[in-house]
Amino acid sequence: MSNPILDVRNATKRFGGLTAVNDVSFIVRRGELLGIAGPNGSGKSTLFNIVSRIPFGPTSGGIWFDGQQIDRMAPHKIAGMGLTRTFQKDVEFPDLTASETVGVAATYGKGLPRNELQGSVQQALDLVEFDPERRTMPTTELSVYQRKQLMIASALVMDPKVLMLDEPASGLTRPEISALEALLRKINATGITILLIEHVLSLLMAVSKRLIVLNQGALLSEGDPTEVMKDPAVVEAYLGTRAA
Ligand SMILES: Nc1ncnc2c1ncn2[C@@H]1O[C@H](COP(=O)(O)OP(=O)(O)OP(=O)(O)O)[C@@H](O)[C@H]1O
Repeated sequence: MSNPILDVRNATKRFGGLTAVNDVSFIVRRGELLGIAGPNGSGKSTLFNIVSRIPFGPTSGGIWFDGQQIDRMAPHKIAGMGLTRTFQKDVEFPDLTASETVGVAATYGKGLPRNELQGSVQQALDLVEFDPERRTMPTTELSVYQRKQLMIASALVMDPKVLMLDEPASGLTRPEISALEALLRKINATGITILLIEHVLSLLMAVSKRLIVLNQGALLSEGDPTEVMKDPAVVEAYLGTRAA
């Protein structure tokens, strides 16, 4: 089997007395779609933060991406190597159009020269199936789903090997979640590895090939999604608290 694309070893992040990520180790295989679940405050976003180093790295532990140790590397270098992420809040520049928003990511994230910019931007917008007629509209006039498409396109324009998505389904309607599911499958089928944090369990279970569950900063369970969700520790810690 080839080397993992991402290898997280004993990663810990402390904020004063709070350990948000506690000695977490896992690997991500090339091309897979790994789901990440866990109750609110279990450390999922902090895990993305310390892997991308946006805005901070781990307190201790090592992280390897595509064979290189990245836990002390500058965030823009990590992104340039092909590890990109999205945030829970949509990226939105009120004065820019949809295409210009993705252009910002292409310019600053990938350092693309002007003559290559437009082609890459339109390609990323095509991949997320963004309506061509809305590409010149200001971002403020777009729907929640269209802004999510833009957020994903802004990550894709950086030509990632790994795409880390933090709760992309939040605020979406059922039909929009179905559209997002198809989009994630399509992106993954192009060979891009995806890490997906998601509270919408139906989506997470539908697309994840493997699942990890965090609880109170620690890795609670890992493996086949259906098996993991049957794990009594997961039922108690994750489903139990959500049902409460
Ligand atoms: N910058 C920070 N400073 C201090 N504490 C933080 C910081 N970021 C996160 N935390 C704390 O770390 C813990 C884990 O938070 P995190 O946002 O990673 O959880 P999460 O699993 O992503 O939650 P959610 O599902 O609600 O998004 C929480 O207790 C949170 O309050």
